[in-house]
Amino acid sequence: MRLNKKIIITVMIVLIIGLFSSVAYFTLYDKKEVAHLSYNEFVGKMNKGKIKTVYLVDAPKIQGILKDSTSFETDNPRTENFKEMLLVNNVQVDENKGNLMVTNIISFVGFIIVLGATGIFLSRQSSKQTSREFSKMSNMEAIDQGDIKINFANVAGNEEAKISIMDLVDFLKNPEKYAKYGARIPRGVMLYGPPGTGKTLLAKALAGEANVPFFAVSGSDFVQIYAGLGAGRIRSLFKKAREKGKSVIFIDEIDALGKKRDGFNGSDETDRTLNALLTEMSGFNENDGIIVVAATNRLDTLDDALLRPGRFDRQIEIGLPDVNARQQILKLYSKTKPLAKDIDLKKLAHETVYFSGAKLENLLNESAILAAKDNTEFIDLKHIDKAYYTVIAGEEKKDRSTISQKDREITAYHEAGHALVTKVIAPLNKVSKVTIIPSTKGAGGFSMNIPPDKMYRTKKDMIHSVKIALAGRVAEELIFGEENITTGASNDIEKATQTIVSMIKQFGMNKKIGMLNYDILHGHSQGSVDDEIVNECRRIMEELYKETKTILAENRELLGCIAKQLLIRESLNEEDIDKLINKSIKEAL
Ligand SMILES: Nc1ncnc2c1ncn2[C@@H]1O[C@H](COP(=O)(O)OP(=O)(O)OP(=O)(O)O)[C@@H](O)[C@H]1O
Ligand SMILES: [Zn+2]
Repeated sequence: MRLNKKIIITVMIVLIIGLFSSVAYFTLYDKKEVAHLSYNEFVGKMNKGKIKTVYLVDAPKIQGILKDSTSFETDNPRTENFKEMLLVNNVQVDENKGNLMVTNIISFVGFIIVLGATGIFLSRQSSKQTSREFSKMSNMEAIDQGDIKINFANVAGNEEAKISIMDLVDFLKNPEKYAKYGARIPRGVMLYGPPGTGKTLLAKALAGEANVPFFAVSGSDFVQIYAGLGAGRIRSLFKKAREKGKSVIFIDEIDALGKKRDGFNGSDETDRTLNALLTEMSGFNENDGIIVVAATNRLDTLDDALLRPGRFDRQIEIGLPDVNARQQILKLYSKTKPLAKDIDLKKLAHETVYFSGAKLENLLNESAILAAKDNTEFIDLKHIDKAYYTVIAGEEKKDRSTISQKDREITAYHEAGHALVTKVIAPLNKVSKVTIIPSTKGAGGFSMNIPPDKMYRTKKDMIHSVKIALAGRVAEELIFGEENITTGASNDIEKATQTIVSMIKQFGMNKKIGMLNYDILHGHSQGSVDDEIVNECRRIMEELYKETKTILAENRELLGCIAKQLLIRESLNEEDIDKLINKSIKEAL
């Protein structure tokens, strides 16, 4: 289509140039000094032998040249013996020039017709192609997994995500099994995380493992689409999938379709497309075995409607790979590449902090290209070094790859602080993951801390959660000094404040303030805060901070141990942390 557009534009240009030059030609020709002679004057001059040439044409006027080289024009007598008369009077008769003009005109007109026709033909062709493209868009072909054959073996790292997706494979393989128990199969799964972390790959692997067709569209394809086409496309996509029975529908960049609606962004058209998607999703039969997988880099910008139960209610974070995962990804992609013996993938994994899977793949690919250019037998360190800079070149300075070692250390101690305090004061909480790899939420790192499921939270639980929240900052202060505490604790402080305030204002857990709900007392709208409450909050916060500090100071060595492991491995799971703690307990005995 692009090519045809080019042709059409070229044709247009040629046409316009042709038109202008012809107009110019004829105008100039006309503009030449031409004397108008009456037929009698003409005959008079002819008799005097003053006429050199006459251009004989079949037109009302004829032109010619006098012996003194001036042009003239006169009426065409159209008599049968006119030519003979001229010849008899020694006048050159030129039937070509006139014809030439006529031919010129004819051929010019012909030229235009041909060009026009070609133009119309081409544009028809291209509009045919456009409509073909449109129908292709709405008739989305299923990509046969037989050809793609991507399964979990093609995805390295991402272990947690793989486990969640494993469940879905079973849903797809045996929907009947779940139907028997009246279980509702998840319809939508939202994969979210930074670019290039393998979201598309995982969706394909889901289809590949379950051996069902895979249909893919991208939300950005729907942007600037003709009215109504987007919604139609969604409908026919689902129709196609339903015809195939079990299948996976993948919608990449769903944020392009499902941005939060705030009345400013988002056109009617994307709204219509989004609504069509939501309708289709609630429309298909519970156990049809169709799973819609969507991917986005920004979960927080999505329209809430998308995340409601029965829609994309399963959300799986696909984060940047930690050092272990990076090594696995490097291993996966170096399988087909002749790496020099001295290349240590483990070391390389350590040097590629904050690289996504796509970037790692790119790194090895660039290295391979460099080696091929060099005609060396192996891809060696020199190639990898050079490729490294190609891959990170042109990236913003604030790219995470350039996060300084100091920042990593602070993050490591901060996160280790959260994890350790959890282990010491709330051993029933599950610390499923601690990492210094930034999450999509933008924090430096994070530790996942899940309190056990309980109907109520006790006062003690709440105090513990405040201490756990404060532990990050406490660790920073303890290790790096009061001067070097960071902004990294802002979310923690928010959480701790919220908990303390609600203990006082809502739950009647403070003796001094008493069992009053202050929001009701003051009225919500004023939001006024009593000095007494502020003072009490501050006192409690300071007290809990001190207590947390004591806990970490007593376990300083262990804190260092966890932080150092974090710096080496970047993420630790509960088992790893337990091992470290047990080891240090044994050593202490
Ligand atoms: N965990 C991984 N294992 C193996 N390859 C990976 C992994 N992550 C990324 N890749 C490589 O990166 C490429 C891009 O990944 P993919 O398209 O799945 O990323 P994405 O998360 O969907 O990115 P985007 O958000 O930009 O769409 C893959 O084709 C694959 O080569
Ligand atoms: Zn924190």
